[in-house]
Amino acid sequence: MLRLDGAGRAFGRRPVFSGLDLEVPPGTRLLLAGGNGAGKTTLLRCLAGTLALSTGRATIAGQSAGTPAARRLVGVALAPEQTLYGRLSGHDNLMLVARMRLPTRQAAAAVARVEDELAISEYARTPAQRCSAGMRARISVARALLGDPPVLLLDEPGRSLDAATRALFWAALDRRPGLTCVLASHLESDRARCDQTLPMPVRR
Ligand SMILES: Nc1ncnc2c1ncn2[C@@H]1O[C@H](COP(=O)(O)OP(=O)(O)OP(=O)(O)O)[C@@H](O)[C@H]1O
Repeated sequence: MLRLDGAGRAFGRRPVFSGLDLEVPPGTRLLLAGGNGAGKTTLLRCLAGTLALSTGRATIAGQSAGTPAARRLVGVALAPEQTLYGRLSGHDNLMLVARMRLPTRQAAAAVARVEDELAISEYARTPAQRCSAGMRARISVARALLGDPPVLLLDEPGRSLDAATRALFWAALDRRPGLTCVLASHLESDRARCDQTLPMPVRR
C-alpha cells in the first residue's frame, strides 16, 4: 500500500534519512520509532506529500505521494494540536473536511460517527482556539478518519491524549481492520499495538 524506493530527505547538506526502501502491506500498522530529531515527522510529511523527497520515490497504492490521487487515499494528523481553524468549532472543522471528502448527505453522519468515537460531542460547538491541546488532538485525529481513507499518517497522536482517550483512539482503529497506518510515537504502549517498527534515523 505504501512504498519507499531509495528515499532520502536532507535539509541543506544535512541528511535526515537516506536510501530508505520500505514496503508497507495493506492493513499494516507501522510504528516510526526514534528519539527527538530522528526524522519521524519528516518521513511522515514526505509520505503525506507536504514535503518533497530529496532523492528516491514514495508511493501510495502506486500513486506518487503528494499527487491528488495519492492525497485522496490518505487521512493525515500531523502536528495534531495545531492544524485546526481556530475560529471554527470542532464540529465545523470536521464538517469542512467531510464535505470535501464525501457527498453532502453522508458528511453529517460521518462527522457524528467520529465525534462519537473520539468523545468530542460535549465540546464540539466550542471554537477550536478555546479547546485544550488534548481536545484539539481528538478533533484532528477524528478529522483524519473522516471518509474512511485506506491510509492514515499520524504524528504522535497520543501525545496530548489521556489514557481513556488513547483507548478510544485505538478502538477506532480496531474498527477499521483493513486500514494501513503509519504512526510516530514515543509511547511504549503504542509499540505493542503496531505490527512493525521502523527504527529511525535510517541512513544507508
Ligand atoms: N524545515 C526544516 N528545516 C531544517 N531542518 C529541519 C526542518 N524540519 C526538520 N528539520 C530537521 O530534521 C531533523 C528531523 O526532524 P523531525 O521533526 O523529522 O524529527 P522527529 O523524529 O519527528 O523528532 P521529535 O521526536 O522531536 O518530534 C531534525 O534535525 C530537525 O532539526
